[in-house]
Amino acid sequence: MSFLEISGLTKHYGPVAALAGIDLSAASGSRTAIVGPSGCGKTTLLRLIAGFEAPDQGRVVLDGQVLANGGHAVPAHRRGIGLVAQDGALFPHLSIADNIGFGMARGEDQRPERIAELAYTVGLDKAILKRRPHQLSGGQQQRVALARAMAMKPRLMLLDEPFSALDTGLRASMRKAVAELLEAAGITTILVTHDQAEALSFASQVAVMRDGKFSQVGTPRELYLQPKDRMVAEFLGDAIILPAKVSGGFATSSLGRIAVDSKERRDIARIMLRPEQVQVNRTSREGMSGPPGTIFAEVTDSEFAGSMCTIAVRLLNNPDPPDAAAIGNTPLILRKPGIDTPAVGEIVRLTVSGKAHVFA
Ligand SMILES: Nc1ncnc2c1ncn2[C@@H]1O[C@H](COP(=O)(O)OP(=O)(O)OP(=O)(O)O)[C@@H](O)[C@H]1O
Repeated sequence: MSFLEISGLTKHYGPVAALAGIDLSAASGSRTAIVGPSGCGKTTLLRLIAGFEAPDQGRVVLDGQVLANGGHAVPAHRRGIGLVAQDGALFPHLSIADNIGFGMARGEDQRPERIAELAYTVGLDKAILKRRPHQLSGGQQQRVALARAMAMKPRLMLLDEPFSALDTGLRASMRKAVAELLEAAGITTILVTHDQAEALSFASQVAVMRDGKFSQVGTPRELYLQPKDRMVAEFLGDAIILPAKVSGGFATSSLGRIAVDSKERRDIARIMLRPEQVQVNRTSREGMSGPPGTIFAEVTDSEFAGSMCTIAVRLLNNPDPPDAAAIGNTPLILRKPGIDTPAVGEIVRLTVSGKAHVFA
């Protein structure tokens, strides 16, 4: 049995099925990220694990201890679980130092030193320890909430969008620092986030949730490169999805002959590539020659966004797609380094690298 075992968890609010049968296992010390559209049940799941609400049905078992079994539940304060809520939920009447030290014993050895150390770890200046929560920015408050949860040395840490109020640079460095801190302390963690890159980089296990259920659970690479369906694929990033004729480990599609991740499949199927698998080189109408199978396209839209640009292209030579009507004139959306952004009307040569994923 894993450190955390959740099985058959359901929760209704009136007619709304917030959770419709959740199963999840997490190994001791692991990090799991839960992603999904707004309202799919992510916060409800964390609240049930934390013990703020009881499930209608299902079990939550932590380290062999049954925390919830249907309506029978261990109270939240006896679970040894830390929850960092979306809004931080700090105690407004306490100083920042006392907020961080809230769960520490009053007489705990080196209490001030530990508070200062935790504040430092989450990137907070010592000078703010005397302030009250309302004197801090939203991002600073989130970091205090994290430090407070860490101070309690929980068995399980639940993080509900803890980095959402931070700007991009700080968000990435905080994510790394918090991951390292949790790793060093060996604390099993579940992170809820809207940010796909955050989920894929923070966790060793990712669960994509929709309508109160998990659509797919797996490693970040599995979910990104071998998503179960279009919804999972598109939730974790941009995807190029094409009809193709699949046989012997290859697919014939509008992007030519591409290696696929299934040797056994032999049918008409949908294949998926990530945009970064398609290399885009600028050329000209005069330069449109190359070995058979070379794919050329015309840029129909171009958007510069700093380090990368996003372009839409219309394929100019279609090597017999099996289902041309399904492609129609839908442009492909691709990316390339922003420093080399092509203009609308330019001709580009496309080269696919790696394998395409065949959908079931
Ligand atoms: N206390 C409640 N009473 C009634 N309905 C609720 C309650 N809490 C949640 N819901 C409903 O349950 C569903 C799941 O809500 P939940 O907050 O878990 O979603 P979420 O995935 O965390 O959303 P977000 O990403 O927007 O925070 C929603 O339809 C929501 O409106």
